[in-house]
Amino acid sequence: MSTSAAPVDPVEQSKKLCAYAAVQDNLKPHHRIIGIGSGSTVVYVAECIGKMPNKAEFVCVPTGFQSKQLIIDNKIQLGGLEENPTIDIAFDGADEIDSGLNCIKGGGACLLQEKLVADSSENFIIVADDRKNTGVLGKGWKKGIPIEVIPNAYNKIIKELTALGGAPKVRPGAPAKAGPVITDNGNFIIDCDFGEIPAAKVADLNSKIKAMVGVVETGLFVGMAQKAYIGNADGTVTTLTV
Ligand SMILES: O=C[C@H](O)[C@H](O)[C@H](O)COP(=O)(O)O
Repeated sequence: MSTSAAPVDPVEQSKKLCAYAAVQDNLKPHHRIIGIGSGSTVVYVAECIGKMPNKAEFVCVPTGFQSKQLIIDNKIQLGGLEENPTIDIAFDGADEIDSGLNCIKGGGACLLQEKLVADSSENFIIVADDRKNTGVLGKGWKKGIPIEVIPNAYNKIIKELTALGGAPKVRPGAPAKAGPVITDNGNFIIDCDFGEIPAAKVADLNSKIKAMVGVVETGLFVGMAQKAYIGNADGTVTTLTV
């Protein structure tokens, strides 16, 4: 029988390292209500909290279906935003992070609930592997800014995004579904490429997209994160603050 361990994927390892470091450095004894984001990095946030001897003291608020399952699987108490409108601290992943800790989020179509939880949190901490830390939004993430829209408004919003200089596309559900992706909130996602967005212009672009009637939320998280924990390929973790 072979006793050799399975090889460790360095990206997976860096996700785990940054997630554990973020929880261990930032979860304080007085924190009770925790927001749990979505994606593949936050899996390790839930795992870390799930291993804590005092985990019964926490209530975790999810940001979507996957996030809810993570909380259940790690046997942590689940709570809703309705009963917990003030969250002590939230941890979430990101698709890209700039030098001002603005983020693109929504690669997994969870941006609306993620932004609700982030906005309700006194501390919002990003966890990501170093591929996401490019310094400029749109530099590494080429799929465009995810934008959640009311379904029958999609063509109207495509016209408006194009007039704003973007290259919008409705996110397809294929091959798993014919037709578009439907979010946890029953809406469509438009991914709109605006090229590289300088940090000084992110807030203005976000405001212009948000002002379009039929847009529910954008995947631009402007000035929301206080810290980002970046897992590097060499096994170290870099902490970025604003
Ligand atoms: O909608 C999905 C979320 O915004 C995720 O937090 C984001 O896509 C990052 O996910 P991952 O940790 O898998 O890169």
